[in-house]
Amino acid sequence: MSRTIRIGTRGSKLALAQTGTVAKALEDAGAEVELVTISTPGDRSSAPITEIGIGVFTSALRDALTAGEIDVAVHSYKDLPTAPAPGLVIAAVPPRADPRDALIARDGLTLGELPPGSTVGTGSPRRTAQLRALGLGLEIVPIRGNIDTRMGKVSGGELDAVVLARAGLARVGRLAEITETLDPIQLLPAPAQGALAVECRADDADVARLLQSTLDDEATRVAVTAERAMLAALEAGCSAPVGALAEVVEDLDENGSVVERVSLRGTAAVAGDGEAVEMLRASAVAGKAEADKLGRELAAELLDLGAGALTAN
Ligand SMILES: NCc1[nH]cc(CCC(=O)O)c1CC(=O)O
Repeated sequence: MSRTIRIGTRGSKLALAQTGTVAKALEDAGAEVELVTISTPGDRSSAPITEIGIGVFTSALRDALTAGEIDVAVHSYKDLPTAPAPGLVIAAVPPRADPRDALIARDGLTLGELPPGSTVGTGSPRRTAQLRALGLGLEIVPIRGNIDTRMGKVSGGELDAVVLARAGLARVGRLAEITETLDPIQLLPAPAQGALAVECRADDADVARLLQSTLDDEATRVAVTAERAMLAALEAGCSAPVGALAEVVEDLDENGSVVERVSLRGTAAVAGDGEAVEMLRASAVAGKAEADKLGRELAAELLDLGAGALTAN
């Protein structure tokens, strides 16, 4: 392709790292690329994400894409609203980073070693609900800010620990400070956590083809499809207390041949007695081509269990 591809990115260290990997892959494929930094209301406001509304980090990039100011937008997939954006397509879903959450605690402590009453910072209703449901007596403190700001609350002695996505820490080179990678049984990640969505205009066939052939990973796309179908069917957004994790697994069919299937676990928080939080859980497996249906069916199961009344924190 002879034109220069303009890739839009937010200005945070995390966003620049994410966009950098996409730019590099396109350059390695022989494309000429240019980075365009776009500031979003999510970057400018310090209010809790749950108050600013959905799509705070992604809609400014989408607007620039629709307006033709950029040709490609790179999003953290978990921050994208589930509603489709008219005129835009997610042309590639690159291989996923580790989707798990991680604990960064003082003195190298793990979750189980934090004494009751310890302060754990997170701005995520999903992490808050699951941490409370563990019944460890932790005090959850709402925080916001970029990765460096959040990590600084532990190194500065303001909090005993924070919980962040392992993928984000990997991208900004701070994996060494993790004191425990949390098992999805304790803390199920957000739908699409660790994955990127690489978006372009639906009528830009050249760029769509280039993105798809250079960056797309089928197993990640299948997993994310199942997770986000579940989220959408719960009518919940990226700040809902909902976790989902899918994996493509090898299985044997009735003739003993190896087939790839998709396995999905989901959880949703509902209010329990008094202050308590209860996590509803469900899991199921289906053929890879049924990822979307699997997500919707798991959501229906969670709704049957009572997930209609999702609690905010
Ligand atoms: N909502 C913030 C956000 N969006 C994407 C990531 C990084 C992880 C990812 O790419 O999924 C983070 C930080 C975090 O949750 O710790």
